[in-house]
Amino acid sequence: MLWMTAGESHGPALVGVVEGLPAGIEVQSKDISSALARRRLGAGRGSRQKFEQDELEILAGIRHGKTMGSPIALVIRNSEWPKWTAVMNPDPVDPAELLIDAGTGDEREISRNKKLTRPRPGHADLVGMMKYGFDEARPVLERASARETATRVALGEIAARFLDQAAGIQLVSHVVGVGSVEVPEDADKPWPGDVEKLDADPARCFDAETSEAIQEEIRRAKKDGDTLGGVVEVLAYGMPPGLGSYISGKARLDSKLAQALMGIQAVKGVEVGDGFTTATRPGSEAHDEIVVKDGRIVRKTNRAGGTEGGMSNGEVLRVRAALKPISTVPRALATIDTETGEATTAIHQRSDTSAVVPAAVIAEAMVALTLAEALLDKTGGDSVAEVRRNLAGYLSNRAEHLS
Ligand SMILES: Cc1cc2nc3c(=O)[nH]c(=O)nc-3n(C[C@H](O)[C@H](O)[C@H](O)COP(=O)(O)O)c2cc1C
Ligand SMILES: C=C(O[C@@H]1CC(C(=O)O)=C[C@@H](OP(=O)(O)O)[C@H]1O)C(=O)O
Repeated sequence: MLWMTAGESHGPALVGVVEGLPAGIEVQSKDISSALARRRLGAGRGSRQKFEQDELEILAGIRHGKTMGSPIALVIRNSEWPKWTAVMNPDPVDPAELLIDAGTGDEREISRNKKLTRPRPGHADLVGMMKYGFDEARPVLERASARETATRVALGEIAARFLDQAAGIQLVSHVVGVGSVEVPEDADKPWPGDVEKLDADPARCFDAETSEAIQEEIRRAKKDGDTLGGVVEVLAYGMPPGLGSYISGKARLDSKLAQALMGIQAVKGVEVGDGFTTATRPGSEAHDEIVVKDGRIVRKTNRAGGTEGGMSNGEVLRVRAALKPISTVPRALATIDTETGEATTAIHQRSDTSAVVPAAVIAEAMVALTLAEALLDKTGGDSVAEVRRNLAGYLSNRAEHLS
């Protein structure tokens, strides 16, 4: 399976292509649009989300609500585009056009067209300028922006439907911490049946008290001209054992998940199962003992988070991603003007206060894409029915004492 995105934050559109998903996945435009809507939700989002729409069009690979096995292509048009036609025009524009002040008095309107020579700390701006030889940050930030994650969520929704329809794997994403507020360690974990409740919660948090505290923490940060990071968790229920492999570092399911999650803008840490806490425990309290219960092999605990030896072990998969706080801090951070070399402060126009809530949905999409690929690596199959048959064949052919 191969997938790819293209598109700039303020360009005409984002584009996504995925090749290698089987025929027969039931998915419609409205399903992908609601996944996109979930990514826009949440406490901490800035003004852009209020007026921008994700305008989806499926261009290839799906017919009458079912995938055809051919590459799937989709486009998400940026409804902001009309304001950016000069700045982001693929063809050369008259420099005078870029300096037009429409007379609105709107700071953003005026500076949108100016060269961005005050790179923002924590963003790709400065190093991107050095690396690609640009004299301003615009061509860097346009692609470094997390606007691109809309496409990943769109492709991830198709992958998630495939996992459910072919293997009964269901994903849940939620927020477990923002800033200094954390969900208590012994709090209940959400199940697939709880997704509607999570979607309705502004903090995407399953613990009502923590949700309130998170929303308050975000309100306070916004008032203080500050920004916040946090931690999201993705759970996958219904995992078959044996996705991924111990045969090489690259083949390991946990390494693929780590790359997928770390590839989300602003993610600075990934944890599988109890991860860093496991490192502090003695071995006698770190692993998951194997027992037979009601004729089935199960674990007494799930500290490993559903993987052993780089393979899914049939328990619930549990991974976390930690995000740094939003880099465009309203209380402007120190930087230099790359045109003059003089000290100044970083540009700030509008920004999210925290991206943790949408990041949960994005992390879910990345896990979906990773698991879809791992499932197909295990089963092969050109149609959902064939994947289902192959999976059932693998599961039923295990020696009796191993099922
Ligand atoms: C959903 C989402 C929304 C984001 N929104 C903003 C934003 O409004 N302002 C900002 O400065 N950074 C935002 N970020 C973070 C930047 O994209 C990120 O800090 C930047 O690309 C550099 O991150 P890196 O060092 O991890 O590559 C957002 C990230 C995500 C995942
Ligand atoms: C547009 C989205 O997120 C954007 C991600 C982002 C960044 O720097 O990552 C910066 C902001 O955009 P702008 O600089 O235009 O205000 C966010 O709004 C989105 O998620 O759809």
